[in-house]
Amino acid sequence: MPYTFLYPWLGEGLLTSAGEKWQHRRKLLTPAFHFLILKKFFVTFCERSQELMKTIERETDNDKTELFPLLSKSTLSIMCETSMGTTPQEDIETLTNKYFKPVHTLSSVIIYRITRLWLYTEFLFRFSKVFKMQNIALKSLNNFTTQIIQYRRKSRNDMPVPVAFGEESSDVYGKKAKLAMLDMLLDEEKNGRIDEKGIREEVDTFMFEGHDTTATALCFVIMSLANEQEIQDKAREEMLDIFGDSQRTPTIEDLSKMKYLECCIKESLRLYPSVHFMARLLTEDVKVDDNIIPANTICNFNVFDIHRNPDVFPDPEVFIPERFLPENCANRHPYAYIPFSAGPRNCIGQKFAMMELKTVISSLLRKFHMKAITKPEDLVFMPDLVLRTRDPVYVKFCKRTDVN
Ligand code: HEM
Repeated sequence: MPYTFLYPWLGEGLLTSAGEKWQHRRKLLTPAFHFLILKKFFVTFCERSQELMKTIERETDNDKTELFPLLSKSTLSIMCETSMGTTPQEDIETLTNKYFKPVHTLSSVIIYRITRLWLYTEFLFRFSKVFKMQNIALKSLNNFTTQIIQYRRKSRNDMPVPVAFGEESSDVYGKKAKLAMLDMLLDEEKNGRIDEKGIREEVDTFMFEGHDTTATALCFVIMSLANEQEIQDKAREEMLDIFGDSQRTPTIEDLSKMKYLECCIKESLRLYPSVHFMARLLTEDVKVDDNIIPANTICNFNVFDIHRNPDVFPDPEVFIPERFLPENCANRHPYAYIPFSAGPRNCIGQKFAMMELKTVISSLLRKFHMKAITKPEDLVFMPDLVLRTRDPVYVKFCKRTDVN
């Protein structure tokens, strides 16, 4: 399975584990994504969004802005603050600066290995030049993870862990809801349900899965809106309906009113699924039409192509958010659109991600007009763990007051 190449980095965390181990971890971690916890995280989404808006405001003087570095910095700080409980911002800044380079190296090494059959054997891999690169990157990431965990252990000792929601929290997972996922894991360590190695696996898994996928999604939603002026105007109208010209901070209720924006995000994830391929090992024979695929076969799914099936999505290359209006997807096959996968191994963070995406994009629409620089036809996709382009993706941001 291609996932085994992730072991040196993510160990057997939620993404890479199987069987009983996966079941145990999923059960342990699911409460960390309860609505009441997400509600608490929403404050952070808003604060970090406002910070991003300030950075983008400075970008309005430039002819174009490269999206990904800006967005991934923001989504990584959101992960540190929400799931890992790291504060203040200076500490997050120091930590995150050490993260991007080794993660980039590790992703490249894994893709290099997946695409070279002779490197599938551990023996030959150990003699390859990329093995050394992998070890150097792993060492840096190990330090990063150690610091994240040590930071939280220390701050828990220095002051009691804040309880998220007072009275109402008690039914979240049978005891009081804690602020961060890492807190929950540290509590479970005391109960003997996870050890230090397990905690490290989940910190590595969530840091990676939680920031890179969301930054990629944000990047393509922004690029798509910049290229589709009428759609951008319609999404902006929706913001005016909700907020008028007030500058107030959004509420969770506001997010649930952003129906058209949700369609835009879904359509962007259709055309540009952050997780563009997945693999599954069949545990039993599977019948597809008249053919039997035997148990123990590895099946690779190309999500990018599944989402461009013209029988399901007519004019598949065209950005049409209305495809996701309830009346237009009522009869669609549940597995025809799988940006967050489906079934028991679906994305545990999908509600978290949707909230984060809506918070950031709605703030952008309220403050800025986005003009196209990179066009969909310019995109050349590269093999990587998440959807990547050969060249940077740019847009031009203009202050709303600059727009007639
Ligand atoms: C737009 C953003 C996101 C997209 C498109 C996305 C997509 C996916 C997909 C397709 C899978 C299945 C992968 C596979 O089986 O190979 C997955 C799994 C997972 N995702 Fe996400 N994800 C996103 C955001 C997040 C966030 C924000 C978090 C954490 C806060 C997260 C945590 C995870 C974890 C831990 C798994 C493994 C779940 C399991 O196997 O039980 N993801 N995600």
